[in-house]
Amino acid sequence: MSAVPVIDLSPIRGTDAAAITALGRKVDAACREIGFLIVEGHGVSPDLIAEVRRESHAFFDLPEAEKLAVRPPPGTMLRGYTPPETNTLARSRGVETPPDMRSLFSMGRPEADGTQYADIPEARPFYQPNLWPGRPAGLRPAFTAYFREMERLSTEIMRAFAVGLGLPVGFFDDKIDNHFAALHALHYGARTTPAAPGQLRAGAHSDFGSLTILMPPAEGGMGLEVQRPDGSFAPVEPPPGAYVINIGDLMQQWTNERWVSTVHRVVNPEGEGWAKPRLSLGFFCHPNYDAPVEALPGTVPAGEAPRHAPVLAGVYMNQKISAVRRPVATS
Ligand SMILES: O=C(O)CCC(=O)C(=O)O
Ligand SMILES: [Fe+2]
Repeated sequence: MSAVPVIDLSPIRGTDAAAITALGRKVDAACREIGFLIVEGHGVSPDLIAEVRRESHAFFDLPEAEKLAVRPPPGTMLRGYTPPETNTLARSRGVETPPDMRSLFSMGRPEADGTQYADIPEARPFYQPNLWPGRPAGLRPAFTAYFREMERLSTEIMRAFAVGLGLPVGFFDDKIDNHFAALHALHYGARTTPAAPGQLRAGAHSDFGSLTILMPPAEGGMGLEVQRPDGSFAPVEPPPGAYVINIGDLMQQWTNERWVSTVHRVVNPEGEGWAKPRLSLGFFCHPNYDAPVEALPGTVPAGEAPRHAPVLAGVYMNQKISAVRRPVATS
């Protein structure tokens, strides 16, 4: 049994006002209690998901030197190849562990060409052009089509969020129309050598942005765990074909902590589980770089101060992403 509620998103694409209000209520309850939901009725084609998985595997199976050719140059973030064991998610919470046992292939908005936010130097690394390897040839079209679907789905989920928060349905639309979302194919490689003590496939962390849309590995949840309020971890076990959605820190701040950005991790397999790679697809929604994130109307009780100072979405993200990538301290 999964600790995460299952929600049918399809009403948000219809005109039944009562069904949309009911959806908003369910979303609000899930985001308050656990910050995670399992979403069905998302409308993404299973064939497209299978194609993106196939192309991702073909990329990760390339020789390392070929993958390294699309390592992002300095001044470019959230693009191309991130080699195994170079990021440490636990550090985003100030916890030092060995690096996560995964590698990434990442893309951002197809429109990004380095001209967006030209007047904000710190924003530019997030709006650089994508980096595409010479092969597999099908990677770019499959990822681009999937990215468009994720933009559609994330806009719909943000609308359900607005309804759940008692705001006008389009409240977030103009805060995400110049977003710097990243699509990451997350590859947890097969392994014959043991993990280091304390080393996980993905260390415990909360996500940083507004919302994450995760297509778990084809085999099922396989190791994704969410932290319960008592500190223990529960496995997330979505039915095949469903997305796992969770909110990130920026949404927690936007809602003045009415909603929780829950800590989660990917634990290591046992025994023969190491023989196979694990591949998940994560679409990480980051609002517009300059979207002001401050307590939303109606979230601060009368007589109380907001729990967080206002922050620009991109400034917060920049800090968190840099912490995860910080080189290991040498003494
Ligand atoms: O691969 C997964 O199942 C989850 C990974 C994750 O939580 C993350 O990359 O933020
Ligand atoms: Fe995460």
